[in-house]
Amino acid sequence: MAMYSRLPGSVALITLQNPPVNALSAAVRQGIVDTVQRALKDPKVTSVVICGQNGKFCGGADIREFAGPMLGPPLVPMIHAIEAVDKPVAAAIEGVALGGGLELALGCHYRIAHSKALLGLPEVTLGLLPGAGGSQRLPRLIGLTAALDLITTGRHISAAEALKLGILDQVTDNNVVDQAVEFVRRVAGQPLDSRRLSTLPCPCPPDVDSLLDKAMVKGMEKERDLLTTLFNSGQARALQYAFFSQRVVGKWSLPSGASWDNSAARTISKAAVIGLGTMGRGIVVALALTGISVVAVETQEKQLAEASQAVPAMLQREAGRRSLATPPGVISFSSNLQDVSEVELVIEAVFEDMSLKLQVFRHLTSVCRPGTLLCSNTSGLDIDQLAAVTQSPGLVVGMHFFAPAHVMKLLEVVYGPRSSPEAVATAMQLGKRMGKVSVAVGNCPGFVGNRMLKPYLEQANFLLEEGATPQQVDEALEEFGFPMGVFRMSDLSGLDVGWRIRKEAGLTGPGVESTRTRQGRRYSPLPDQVCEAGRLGQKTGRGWYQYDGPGGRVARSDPWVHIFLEAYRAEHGLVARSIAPEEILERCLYALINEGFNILQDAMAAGPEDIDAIYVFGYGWPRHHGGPMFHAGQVGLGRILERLQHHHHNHPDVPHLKPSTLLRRLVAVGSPPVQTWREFINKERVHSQL
Ligand SMILES: CC/C=C\C/C=C/C(=O)SCCNC(=O)CCNC(=O)[C@H](O)C(C)(C)COP(=O)(O)OP(=O)(O)OC[C@H]1O[C@@H](n2cnc3c(N)ncnc32)[C@H](O)[C@@H]1OP(=O)(O)O
Repeated sequence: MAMYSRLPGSVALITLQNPPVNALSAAVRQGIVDTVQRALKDPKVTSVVICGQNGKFCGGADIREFAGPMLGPPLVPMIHAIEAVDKPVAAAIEGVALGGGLELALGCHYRIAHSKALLGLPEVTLGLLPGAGGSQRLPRLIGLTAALDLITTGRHISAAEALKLGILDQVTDNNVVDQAVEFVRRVAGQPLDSRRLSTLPCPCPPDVDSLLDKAMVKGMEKERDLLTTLFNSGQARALQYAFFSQRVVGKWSLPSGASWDNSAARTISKAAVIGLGTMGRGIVVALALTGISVVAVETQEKQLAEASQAVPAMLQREAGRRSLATPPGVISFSSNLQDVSEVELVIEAVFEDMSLKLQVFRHLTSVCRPGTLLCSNTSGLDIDQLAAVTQSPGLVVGMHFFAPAHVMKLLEVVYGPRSSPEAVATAMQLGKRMGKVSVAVGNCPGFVGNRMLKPYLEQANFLLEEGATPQQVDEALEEFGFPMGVFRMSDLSGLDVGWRIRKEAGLTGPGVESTRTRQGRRYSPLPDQVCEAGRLGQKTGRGWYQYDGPGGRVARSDPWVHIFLEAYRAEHGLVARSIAPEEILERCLYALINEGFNILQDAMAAGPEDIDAIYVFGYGWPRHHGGPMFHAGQVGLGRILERLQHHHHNHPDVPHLKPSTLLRRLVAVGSPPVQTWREFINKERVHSQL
């Protein structure tokens, strides 16, 4: 909707009304068309101001409408009509003018913004282009180079930058509507031709050839054609899905019925972090950047001394990089666990060893004051076991950060069977304050992200046994869109991490026979043998690849690995075959996706969006593929099922390839769209089908 009002004197005010961001829905577009007509017809009106309700000008086209047929007046002629009005029209920009919102403002003759407003053309992040004239008007206003930067990055810019670039006519700290009204009164009667951006020539740098000039003349047509292609592309659908899944996970719910809207969170102002290794240091910085005072505890003197040098430097660097709204919290370092007695929340980040973590939790529950939230940064150990040794198991949750913790966007908030809604709500809210995408997940080995990673890594190793090289596997995955293939990623993380976990699980180590079947299923001893050779990845300068030296970053193919693989295959009587990239993708990705279905079936994630957000924000899943579960829908659930059945038939000793019951059920009911799975799963659970 859009509201029309006549201000005292001769100014018409049009207010966009579509909370929360005044997106340009069909109703809003209709409202704009009607109110602009009304202003045109009213002889007493000499000028017009367009603003948005509730401190937000406009968040752009209504993304929800992209999924269906476009109804109501189209955006492009609506903006053209505003530009053609012969009374001055000004956009009064508060909050945001993004995408179609900025394009609407560019159709106005003048643009006045509040100093805190953000502007941008983020269509590219949704797989689109500024298809409401933005690709044509912006270059004509600020030149090709600056416009291309904004259009291709989709970045949001401040009002100050927009003023400097020439997008805005005025920036104010005062009431922006009042300023705009005053502005249009002043300019009423002045010629408007030079303010109609679509009619202006494009200022091009001298090196742009005449072909481009000609192309610009046909720009609006080109924009329309390209937008139509993009609208129908899978990438645009995936990016739009990713936008919404990021928001869906904030509206968490637990199987108990507790949820974001019925559970109160505590506001934390003082926290402690136990253990100052890489993860602990990052967590301290992430908390301090949020304005929280942190007690940073490390019992090993050498590690404490190093951390007390490194952490302030990290904090300073990161604070400098971001323009912080609040000053960073104070950090105090200590070697004494007793010093956490006054904090409201503790995050344990010691070595990934259950007996050590149990010891820390026993200690914490005796020194912390009653009511303190006790969190663990474990990447997959049992939260309930930790809760069991405390006096208040309800106040124990997992807060699983990803390295580097002050940079990576993902936080898994792990609730055990006894975690209280208040504890979950507090951890989720704290994550949000730290700028994380926080996802509530159930307590199972590896939680969601690492649980799905296991079959993915397993398949990658099996592919090496069968004839692939680490490069071939990595290239297939990187071609799909991962920033790093599985072996380059493992080298970066350190191969000893998984090795230790496998030793603890009794899968390898002294006394375990070196066979290719362990605990009743196929097992590849390859990664254990690489570790036994002292190759732990980048940190030792050797792993699945070779590097310039310990800590080297550039991966090069290593003849040692190829000789090692050949010897291994010969020892086990394996005949290397040529493996196509398609098989690599199917085996690695479909095994991972299958585990995603098992996780949904076990209610360890509330919906497919939660899994997809975890993979996009924590595991480098290419955003333009939406996430593993969205991708499954795009490939076709029937196809995924058929390929899993095929691979499971060929590898019956690999349980991870056995199609999940949920996948079968979804295929049986006709492969409904991913957005409906959550409801389907809940219904199936009620009727005990899962
Ligand atoms: C035919 C013409 C075709 C092409 C030309 C035009 C294309 C476009 O305009 S595409 C859209 C471009 N705009 C954007 O990409 C902006 C997207 N929104 C945001 O970046 C942020 O929401 C915000 C900066 C505007 C506000 O952030 P914040 O205050 O943190 O709130 P939320 O992100 O949680 O959003 C609140 C609420 O609003 C929904 N929402 C936001 N923007 C849109 C939108 N453009 N269309 C529909 N809905 C939108 C968002 O999903 C949240 O909804 P829920 O509360 O239900 O989760």
